[in-house]
Amino acid sequence: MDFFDYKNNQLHAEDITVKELAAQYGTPCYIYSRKTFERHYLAFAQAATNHKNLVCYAVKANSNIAVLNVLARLGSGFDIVSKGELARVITAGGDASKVVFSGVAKTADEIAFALKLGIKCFNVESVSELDRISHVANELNLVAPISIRVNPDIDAKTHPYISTGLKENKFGIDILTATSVYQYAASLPGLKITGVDCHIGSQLTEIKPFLEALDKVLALIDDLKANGIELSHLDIGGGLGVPYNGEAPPHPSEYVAHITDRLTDYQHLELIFEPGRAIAANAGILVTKVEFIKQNQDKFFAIVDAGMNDMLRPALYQAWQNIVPVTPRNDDTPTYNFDIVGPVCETGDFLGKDRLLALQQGDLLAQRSAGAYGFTMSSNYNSRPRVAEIMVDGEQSHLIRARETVESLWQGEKILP
Ligand SMILES: Cc1ncc(COP(=O)(O)O)c(C=O)c1O
Ligand SMILES: N[C@@H](CCCC[NH3+])C(=O)O
Repeated sequence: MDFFDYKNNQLHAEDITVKELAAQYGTPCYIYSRKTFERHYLAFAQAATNHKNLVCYAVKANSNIAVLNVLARLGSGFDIVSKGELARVITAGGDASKVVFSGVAKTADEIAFALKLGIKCFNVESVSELDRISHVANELNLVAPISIRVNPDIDAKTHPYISTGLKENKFGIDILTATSVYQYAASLPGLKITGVDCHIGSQLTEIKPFLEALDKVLALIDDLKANGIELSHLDIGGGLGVPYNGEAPPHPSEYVAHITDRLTDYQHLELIFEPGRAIAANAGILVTKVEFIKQNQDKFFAIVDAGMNDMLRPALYQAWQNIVPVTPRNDDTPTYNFDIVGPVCETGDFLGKDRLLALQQGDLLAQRSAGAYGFTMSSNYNSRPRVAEIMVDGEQSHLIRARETVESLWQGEKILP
């Protein structure tokens, strides 16, 4: 069941037409479906029936407080990468004891904040970070639960900018040196070794790289055990892809089954997942209005009111996301091959290229699969206020983040005396 679908020639978000939502809230706007978030979260949470596990939703994918709250109410844990994300989780009613803290550059202030809140684990990405966490924990007279994020040097076969498990990527600690790093961690005061972590990249559409990485991590776990270091959890990261353009990634239940199948000899290890995109992407759309139609010789442009500052993925990763009319035309409007471009002064400012559509000025378009890494990567470039976010819940809609005002853009700036 898709909660963004056509009924009577109108694109719906759950039980409301997107046209009505656009009229009420204006464009551009992000529209999310609560039911879709819940269904996607449960697809992970209910998958591993025979293995103790925890789903830690990756907050970076979509960090709106209402989204985090919907997931927290279902019992979700959270994967965070900054003090800001952790503060959001707490504000949204999330449970600190189900939070794992990833990221290569945690500051002393961020570590102290997380330690005082009692998070589940720090996923440590360097030896210097171990020293820093140990130091902060000692100063606070607290014990920091840690796992080492290992870099297994596995090709995730994804866009190079979102591959994280190769030795040339900045993430994690070389798995070949991991045992000695664990031994070093065991020698430091204020640390409690609890797990191991591995996240090799995002938008993976095949199971194979996940399993190759898992095999290397399991070999490390065996080696650690032989050296007297026992772990209590295994964090396999996130990264499961979504079908943006005909890709066929495994369903979360299939993905989880492949992993748990390998863990029959490791029943004592709690399994942690950190999915972001697979939960959020198809729970959201970006709605935009055609401001102008323009033709340069044989090239057609639909200039829309959403730009790369609102949705960066096409510009940054040459990402393809489907763009559909909110109310498909059934009149005699001709169909052309349009580039759907935004208002920003950059040639890379496009939502999609070469889209066969019948369009007129004023028409509404929806970019699909926009619930992950859409609003969270938006910016104020060109002094454009960030757009509204709306959550649909059955027949009801809620403004969960108001559109920014132009005046809010220079808050904190000061003219010299
Ligand atoms: C450490 C970590 N965990 C989880 C995720 C979530 O990834 P995805 O949205 O692909 O599931 C990311 C992003 O790639 C990440 O860096
Ligand atoms: N921002 C990326 C995903 C990055 C994942 C974070 N490690 C995207 O939009 O596809």
